Amino acid sequence: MSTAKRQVHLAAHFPGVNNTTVWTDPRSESQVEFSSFEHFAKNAERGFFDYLFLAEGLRLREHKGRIHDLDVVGRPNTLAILAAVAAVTEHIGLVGTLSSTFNEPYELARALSSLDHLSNGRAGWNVVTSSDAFHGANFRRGGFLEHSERYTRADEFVSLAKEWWDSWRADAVAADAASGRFLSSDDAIGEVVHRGRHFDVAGRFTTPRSPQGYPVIVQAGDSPDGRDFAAHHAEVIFSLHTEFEDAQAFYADVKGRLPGRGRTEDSLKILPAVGFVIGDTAADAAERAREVELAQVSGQTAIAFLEQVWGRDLTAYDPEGPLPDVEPDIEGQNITRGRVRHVTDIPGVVAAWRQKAEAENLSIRDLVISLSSRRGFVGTPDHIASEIDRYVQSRATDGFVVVGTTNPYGLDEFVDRVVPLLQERGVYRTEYPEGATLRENLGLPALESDAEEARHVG
Ligand SMILES: Cc1cc2nc3c(=O)[nH]c(=O)nc-3n(C[C@H](O)[C@H](O)[C@H](O)COP(=O)(O)O)c2cc1C
Repeated sequence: MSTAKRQVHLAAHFPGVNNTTVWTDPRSESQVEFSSFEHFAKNAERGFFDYLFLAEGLRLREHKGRIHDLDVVGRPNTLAILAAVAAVTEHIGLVGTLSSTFNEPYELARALSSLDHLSNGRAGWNVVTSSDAFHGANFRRGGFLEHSERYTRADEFVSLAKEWWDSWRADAVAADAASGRFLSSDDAIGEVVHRGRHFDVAGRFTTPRSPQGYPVIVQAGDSPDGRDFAAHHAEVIFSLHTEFEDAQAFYADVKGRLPGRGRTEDSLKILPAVGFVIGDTAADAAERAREVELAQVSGQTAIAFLEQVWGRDLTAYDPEGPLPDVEPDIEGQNITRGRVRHVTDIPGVVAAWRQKAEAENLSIRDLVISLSSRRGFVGTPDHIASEIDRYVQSRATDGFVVVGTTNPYGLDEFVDRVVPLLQERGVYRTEYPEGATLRENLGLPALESDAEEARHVG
């Protein structure tokens, strides 16, 4: 068995969708202006990250009928941002979250292939199936797909996109002035004819084969259907499993699904989202973490959080006081729209929270902090580096999608202080391999279609 240390993979999550950004911090800047994306990407590239990651909110969140504006609201289009970032960076991968429920395969496949061209092979697609009719209404596709149907569509969507991406031979363009023929042969570009449950298309792809063949396929979804989809298509999973034993169990579950698909363990990387708070000492870090938590969870945010589960207005309650004594309104569950919450057993959850608050003597705000905090690794740079290393060596993860709390400078300190320690441990790159694609930087195997193409050409 190899004794070589497993290498850590890192991605940089631009804050602002589904995580609590401390936009009130005086160092925080715009989530819209290009300068923010540019700084964020260049810093991550300075830290040799595999990729920059953008989540996507498909509709503005609403709470009690109003736009929820206790967190940042709004962002430019994902693919436009990534294309712009491609022009000011050289090595870092560019991964966007794009829904397979509300997009169309041909357009999205073309857009992603184009990003792969413009970035010299750095594109990635986080395939999400998205949630509900509320999001769908923005696309006039309100609620037309049940959960399992969304995955059927996702599977057909990605399979079809791959057919298009593979339809151009790598040597399709000859540009032969002597013969006056632009294409190398009559069958240089295959026709795709697809009649499926969700899509019925026939035609030819208008974008030549891109440097990676197709973008790295990332997946975020946790259900058994989601995990099966990942085992079939994904090369990276963006997960939320960060507690050590839970992360190990998730890792074993998903990697265990790969042999059934004829895939090896290394063909899928698992990178959970993780926050961090760095301090000069453990006590200093704990103090800073507390400041961050209080900034992330204001009294208003804490009440809004409980209202999502209670399904009713709780503004009469003091966030610094005990949990509401009123019972939840099971019918009122649409109080928040535009955010995925996986609470099915409301009375059970409320009872558990009451018990926890009483046992630990927690106020509403403290309880919400302890439930919602994604502070992740807290400690000295050495502690954080050793924790990251431990997770990766113990097969709890292949690395992390690192989330800062402020924007766009939130990852600077991580790059300055944690990355060098990972390098010293011999578990992290000290430079990007020259001309490497995102798939190569992630240590993923080459595409089968590329291998076939090489056999064909060779
Ligand atoms: C870690 C994680 C991140 C996600 N990020 C997004 C996102 O940025 N945009 C989005 O529309 N859906 C996002 N989703 C929702 C998924 O698309 C999916 O709809 C949802 O998780 C339901 O699938 P599941 O039951 O398999 O988990 C995310 C899900 C997970 C688990």
